[in-house]
Amino acid sequence: MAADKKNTVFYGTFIHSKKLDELEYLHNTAVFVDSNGKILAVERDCDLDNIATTLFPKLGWQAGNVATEKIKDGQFFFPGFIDTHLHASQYPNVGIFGKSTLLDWLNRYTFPLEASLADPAKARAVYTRCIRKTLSHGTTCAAYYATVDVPSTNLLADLCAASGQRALVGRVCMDQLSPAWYRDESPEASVAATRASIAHIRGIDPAMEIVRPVITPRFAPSCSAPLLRMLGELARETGLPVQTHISENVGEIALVKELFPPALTGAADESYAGVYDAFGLLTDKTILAHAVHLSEGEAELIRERGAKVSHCPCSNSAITSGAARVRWLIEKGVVCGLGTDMSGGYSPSVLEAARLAALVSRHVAMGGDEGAKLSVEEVLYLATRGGAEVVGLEKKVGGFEVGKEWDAQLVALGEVDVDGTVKGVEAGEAEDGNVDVFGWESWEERVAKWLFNGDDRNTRKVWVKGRLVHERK
Ligand SMILES: O=c1[nH]c(=O)c2nc[nH]c2[nH]1
Ligand SMILES: [Zn+2]
Repeated sequence: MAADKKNTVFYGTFIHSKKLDELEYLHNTAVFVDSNGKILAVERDCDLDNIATTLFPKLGWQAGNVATEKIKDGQFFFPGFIDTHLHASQYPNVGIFGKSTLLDWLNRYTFPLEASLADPAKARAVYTRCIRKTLSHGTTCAAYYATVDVPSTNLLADLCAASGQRALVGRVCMDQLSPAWYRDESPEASVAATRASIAHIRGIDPAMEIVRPVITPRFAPSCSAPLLRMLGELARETGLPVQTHISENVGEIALVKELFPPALTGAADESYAGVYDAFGLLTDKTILAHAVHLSEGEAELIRERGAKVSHCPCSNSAITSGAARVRWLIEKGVVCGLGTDMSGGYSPSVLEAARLAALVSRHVAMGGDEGAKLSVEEVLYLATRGGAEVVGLEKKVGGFEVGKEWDAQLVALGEVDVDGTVKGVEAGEAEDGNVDVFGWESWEERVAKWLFNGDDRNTRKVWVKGRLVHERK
């Protein structure tokens, strides 16, 4: 097994996105990762022993201090998934949403749970479990919302750093339209609490190698105009990313129109994107979750500002928000990734988000836009390289190139034997995993079977920056 803090050679099949609609399959390939988790070399179609002999001296590696992770035929390395939008604080509520829609869901299920995490013991249990669970599904990087509470937000960042999950961690800012027991007392108090959380997160990881702060106005209706303005100024002052929700639900959009007329914002029109723009919150470091009901003009504005979209098909289906037009956004030049949006979304799995992105795109197609369908390759791009761009880490993660960091998952599918049992599983024993591969499938077909039937049982190991952060025994 690859030990931490050692140089490591990973050998076998690697699959990653070459471009939006194309996966690249690298077989008999060796990836050389140094003890800081950086990829130093990628050698294709090579023999492990020969390449080790020639490359170790060039890299200055001593054979005795190198770990080797050679995987079996049929297994493959895939880049770690990037969840561009989820609420760690809502993890206990996965699957609990009844027939609600956004605004009643917030009041009934979400605010009470989030407020209760001011209890540090409860927050620790919830956040620890959320991180473990998402890592087990191959999420190597997550853009998290915590709660309004500073100590428990800081705890989430501490736990991400300790467990090695790459994360953006945001204290939720909200000073209106929620119960008095769950909101900031004033815009000033909200910004002061946000600064305190930013200082803490910077303190634990000054170089932002694993965790970084993100400014998090919950969504426009939860924030007064002065708070939005102050958060826009904070974003400019600190250069930090911003995350928020946009245009998820028609009732929410009507509320934004009512709360933020152009006379208040100074915007040219009353669009939702225009509100964020008017307050300096629409920048190339802004992550906008949902973007279901955007107008042409809003999509244009988002592209011009370079803001990114987190597509959350599980949540948009579960709480009946709508079907986002991802193809339309991509064709407009808007960068998109995937979000589980737990617990609007019921699943912690980005693989599930990817398969639902494929299905929702088919619903958009059935609505008349035949070109809307997203392929297997496209949704896996969104889950990796697209996500990396959404969170501003495209130079570090998302694929297997020299200079990038080793954020990866080892995927194993169920290989069916001639007697109909799965290899490694004795007849009569429970089978491990949901994907059966018979041996005649092409690599493209294996990946499609993984996308549509795979789950955490197929995710055998997960690394972040070279560190083994999850192993399924
Ligand atoms: O899916 C969502 N989850 C939330 O917690 C939230 N808050 C505002 N808007 C939201 N949408
Ligand atoms: Zn959300």
